[in-house]
Amino acid sequence: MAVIALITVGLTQNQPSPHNVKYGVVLDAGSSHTTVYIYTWPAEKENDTGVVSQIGECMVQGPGISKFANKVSELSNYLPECMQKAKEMIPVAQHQQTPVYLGATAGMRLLRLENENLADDVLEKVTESLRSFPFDFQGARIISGKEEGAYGWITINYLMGKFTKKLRWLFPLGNESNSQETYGALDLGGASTQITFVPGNQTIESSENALYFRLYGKDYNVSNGTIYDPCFNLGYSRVMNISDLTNSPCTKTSKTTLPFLQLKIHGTGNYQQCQESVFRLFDNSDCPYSHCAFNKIFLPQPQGQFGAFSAYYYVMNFLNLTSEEHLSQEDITDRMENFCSRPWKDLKTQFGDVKEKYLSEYCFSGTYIITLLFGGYHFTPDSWKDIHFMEEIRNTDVGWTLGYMLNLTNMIPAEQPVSKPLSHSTYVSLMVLFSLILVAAVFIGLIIFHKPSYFQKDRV
Ligand SMILES: O=c1[nH]cnc2c1ncn2[C@@H]1O[C@H](COP(=O)(O)OP(=O)(O)O)[C@@H](O)[C@H]1O
Ligand SMILES: [Ca+2]
Repeated sequence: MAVIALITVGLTQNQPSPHNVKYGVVLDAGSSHTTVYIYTWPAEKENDTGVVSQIGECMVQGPGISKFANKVSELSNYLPECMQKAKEMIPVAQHQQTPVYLGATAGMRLLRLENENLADDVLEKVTESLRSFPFDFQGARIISGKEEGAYGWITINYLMGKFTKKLRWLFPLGNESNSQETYGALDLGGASTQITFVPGNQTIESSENALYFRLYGKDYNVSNGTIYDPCFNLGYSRVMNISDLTNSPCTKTSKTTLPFLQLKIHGTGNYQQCQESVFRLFDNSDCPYSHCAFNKIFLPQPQGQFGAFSAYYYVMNFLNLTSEEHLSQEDITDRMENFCSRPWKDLKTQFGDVKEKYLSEYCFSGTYIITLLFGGYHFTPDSWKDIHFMEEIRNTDVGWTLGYMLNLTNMIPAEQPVSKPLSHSTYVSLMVLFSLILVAAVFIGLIIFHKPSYFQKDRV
């Protein structure tokens, strides 16, 4: 009876009650669009790692919120459709306890640089809209590039279980295995990029680690308002407003006064030339530290494994460059040369269902990513294999939003919580094993006491 009782206690202890579930909503207000993420986790296990998962995602129709700067009243119709979806996914009884956060990234950072009042108006309007839902709204703010990088890093390592403590007492001689080392995070958005990793033993020579890049080069090879661009496929052409180029704070210093308002771009589809001009965007001269990324920004030599997500994933996945098998630099160059040189007409025929804006920019975006990784962050053909392009882990999107929520809900404690040294299944197995040993011991004991002569018969 005692044995049965032991096993029953083992099996029933620690089972999360299926009803006690919490929810959280985070809105990622990016430069090109806004996405609403809905997360859930069992309340009892709040401080465990890897228990939060994504149950829903909703892409808001329309551009990023910064594009509403001059028509903020239109923002009142912007979020309701996706927030309604969140309302339907979360049980009514939980609405009031469900925190909602909105974080805006590079698009809003740029708008704030240009015009702080307009940025405030936009945030005020989305705040007003989010307050009208029955959730526990926690605020809408612009997050810094540093935070964006840090929360992406938290998300990826949380989802990969990198924060879980290994059972060291079971394997006291084993070294901290490689699998416990954290992954670096590579995020690429529409208007900013972040790289975040633990730099090993190298000293931090600069506390500044947010990275911004310029989207456009300084000088344009312009004549008669027509530009020949090697980063677009042959046969592709597009008309672009000069103001779109010069109105961004990123290009303020290079304001050129051109005698026309529009540019006509013609693709020439040449990967090598495209790569050379993109490479010129990264200033690798005069690093004041022992190692730099580009533009004199301190960056230790990348080390360890990296997860690359967001636009890194979308672009490299489209270009078939995400495979885990080792691709040599020649393979990558061959594929890019091949893709960029394909006539636009062929691409349109083959990928008719792909959004034209994305399809037309894949040659440029792929070239940009490869040049940023090799020429900007100084990955090598050898360390390329350490970059893993990923969209999601265990059905949860990789991005800064989960890390943001974990941090703001204090779900990642600063100190390692006092945790049980054994997993539930190991605990139950050991209980069963020791119970059987106990039964065997009692059984043998009984035999010895009842028939001692049996064991003594060989003695003289
Ligand atoms: O399917 C796709 N193919 C290619 N690029 C994509 C796809 N979906 C999104 N993107 C790009 O990913 C980027 C996402 O940026 P986001 O809107 O998060 O901006 P931010 O992080 O700079 O604020 C944008 O450049 C967008 O164009
Ligand atoms: Ca983003």
